[in-house]
Amino acid sequence: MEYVTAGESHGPMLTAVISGMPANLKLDIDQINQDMLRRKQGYGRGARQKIETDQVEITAGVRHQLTLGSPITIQLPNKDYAHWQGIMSPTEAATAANSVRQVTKPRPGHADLVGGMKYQHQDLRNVLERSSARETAMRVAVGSVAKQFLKELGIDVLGFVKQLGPIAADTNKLNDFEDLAALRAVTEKSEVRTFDLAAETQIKTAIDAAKKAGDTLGGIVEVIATGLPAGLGSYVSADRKLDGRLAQAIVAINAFKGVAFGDGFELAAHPGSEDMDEIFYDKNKGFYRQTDHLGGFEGGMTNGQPVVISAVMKPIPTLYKPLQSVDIHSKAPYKANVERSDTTAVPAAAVVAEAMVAITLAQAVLETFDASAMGRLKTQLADYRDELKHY
Ligand SMILES: Cc1cc2nc3c(=O)[nH]c(=O)nc-3n(C[C@H](O)[C@H](O)[C@H](O)COP(=O)(O)O)c2cc1C
Ligand SMILES: C=C(O[C@@H]1CC(C(=O)O)=C[C@@H](OP(=O)(O)O)[C@H]1O)C(=O)O
Repeated sequence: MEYVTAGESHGPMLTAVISGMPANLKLDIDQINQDMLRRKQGYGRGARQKIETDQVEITAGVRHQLTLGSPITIQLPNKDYAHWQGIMSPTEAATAANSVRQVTKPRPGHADLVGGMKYQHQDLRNVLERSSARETAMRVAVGSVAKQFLKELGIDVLGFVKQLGPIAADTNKLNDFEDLAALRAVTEKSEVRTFDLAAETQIKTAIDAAKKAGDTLGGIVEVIATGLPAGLGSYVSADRKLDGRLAQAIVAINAFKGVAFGDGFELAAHPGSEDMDEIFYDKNKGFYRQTDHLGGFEGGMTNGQPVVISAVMKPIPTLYKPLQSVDIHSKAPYKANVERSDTTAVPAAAVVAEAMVAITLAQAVLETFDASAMGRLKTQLADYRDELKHY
């Protein structure tokens, strides 16, 4: 399965094209729109989210709620385009007023300066419109399709917030949840998408303080995937290592700077005797582990344990107390342009990370089994699971 997205943040619409989804997958558009809403929400988001409704339309590849096996297109109109038509029209010629409104003061932490240099743009709006995280809306739509596919195969994926700014949730509380459904029931109710309700109150206070100071916050998200068979991905070639591909998918989210599996950077401090997941065998369930320090991966392959990924998002780079920059035309020092902005988007980013994990896992499943039709794929996967049990 492959996908491509197109669209500028304030252009007419965003589009995604997905190819390689099997035929006869039931696609629920309400479910996609529910995920779109989840990404839109979160304490600390800016005014843009009040303008957008983020309801998608499916325009190809699906008939009577079932995929056809042909490319699927998903479209999302930007409601804000109505206010930006003069500046962003794909067809009307630029006017004198447009040149007055050019963006010439690159914002540190954004693609503005390097993107202008690389693509020879003199108006940095030509960079920021596409480098904006508005594009992640389409990745969530594609991820929602991937999640519906995975769900039919008994694979569940959930993203949530582990830390926001200086406030870390108590990860011991994660042990209180029996499964992802129980965890989801709590994180979905949280305005900052966390499982620790005591931390939620402190996080909201920290966001309020950052906003008041004209500052921004980053954080750490976690994504867990359960129900995966052992053996997705491969150790035989670097590009087939699924943990490597997941790391790429996560760090490709705007503002993500690091990724870790299982106990992650904590692994460094422990001796090997504490970090490996020892192997046990039971006649009924086959080989199994009692721990998941390695986050579900050995040799670039899923090992049957839950996949556990945490990732760090830097603070939002646009500050209401703007940072030092230089005008690209006059070369004079200036304060960077202030674009309307979020104070934090970590809760939204947890939904984007969930989508990226779902897309990458769906791709791995579709590369492993016959991807033409859901019926055959399900049979093959059931046979494979059975074979593993009797290995
Ligand atoms: C969901 C989401 C929302 C974001 N919202 C903003 C925002 O409102 N303002 C901003 O300056 N950056 C925002 N960002 C981050 C920028 O898009 C990102 O830092 C920038 O494009 C540069 O890319 P890089 O940080 O990956 O190097 C957001 C990121 C995500 C994932
Ligand atoms: C539009 C979205 O996020 C945007 C991401 C973003 C950025 O620089 O990444 C900057 C802001 O853009 P705007 O000036 O249009 O408000 C955010 O609102 C969205 O998530 O839907």
